[in-house]
Amino acid sequence: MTLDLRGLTPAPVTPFTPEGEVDHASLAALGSWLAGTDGVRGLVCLGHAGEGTFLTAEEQTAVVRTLVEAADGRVPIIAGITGEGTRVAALEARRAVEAGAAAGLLYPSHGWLRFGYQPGAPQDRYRAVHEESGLPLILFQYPDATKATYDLETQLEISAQPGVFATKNGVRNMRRWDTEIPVLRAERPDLQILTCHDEYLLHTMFDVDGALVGYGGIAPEPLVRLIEAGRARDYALAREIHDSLLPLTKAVYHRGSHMEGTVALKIALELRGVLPGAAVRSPLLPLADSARGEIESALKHAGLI
Ligand SMILES: N[C@@H](CC=O)C(=O)O
Repeated sequence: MTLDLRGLTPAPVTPFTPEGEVDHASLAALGSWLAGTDGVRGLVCLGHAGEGTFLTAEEQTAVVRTLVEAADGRVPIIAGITGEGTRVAALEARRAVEAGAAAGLLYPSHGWLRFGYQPGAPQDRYRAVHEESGLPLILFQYPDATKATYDLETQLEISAQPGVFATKNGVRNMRRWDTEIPVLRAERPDLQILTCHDEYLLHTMFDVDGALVGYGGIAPEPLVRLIEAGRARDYALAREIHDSLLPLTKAVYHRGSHMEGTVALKIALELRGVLPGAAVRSPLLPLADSARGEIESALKHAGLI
């Protein structure tokens, strides 16, 4: 299968039963719905929205298998690879390959968030994980406000390495975005550039090939249209779609932290009738009682319920 993520790649949540186990039946229903939505190019599991780091290795593998089966060849399943050490991440990638993943979204080593990294370490992490698993990889650009963000040179070097075919950019610094995206485009013309700025998608929509976002797991239909409008440089249409989604964007992503967004995604899916419940796993906590009403009226405003 050719890995072409030009369009929408949702990162679906991982549903849990009320007892806290992975709810594979609901995951399969969610995966099948998303895979069958026009314009969806792939599904990314085990990322932030998928609570991937909250799952055991066995649960992670089972999630990949369930989604591969549910997608039934319609779209590739891409696994978030989050292991802290490079060897641990490479083993995780190998397990994902065995479970049927077609690509990996390789996260920075999370210690880097606090301590930063040695020059060359990100390049080495991408090289080793690809060499040891054979998995095609997506570069994950973290926010500028973290110490795990990659400077332009590092992004250029990683994206020149074998196996790296796309970048998911969440830099959240428009000066860097406007400076670095044109250089990546010019220097790496085959690199697929995907935004992950869930909370202000419009602002990045005109420079990208697509979006790889948790948001896509609850509102794939308008997001596909928003990406198409951006690629057509139709600002008026993009603005209209953005405005219809803005209350939902606020209800899901303009909360105290991005972590609360995952809880909100599950509530939205329950309200849309896609999931039977919105259980999350610790360290996530339920949202305030008012959240459900806010999400419901935002979904109505967007015409999604
Ligand atoms: N959209 C978020 C969370 C997704 O992985 C990000 O920017 O990292």
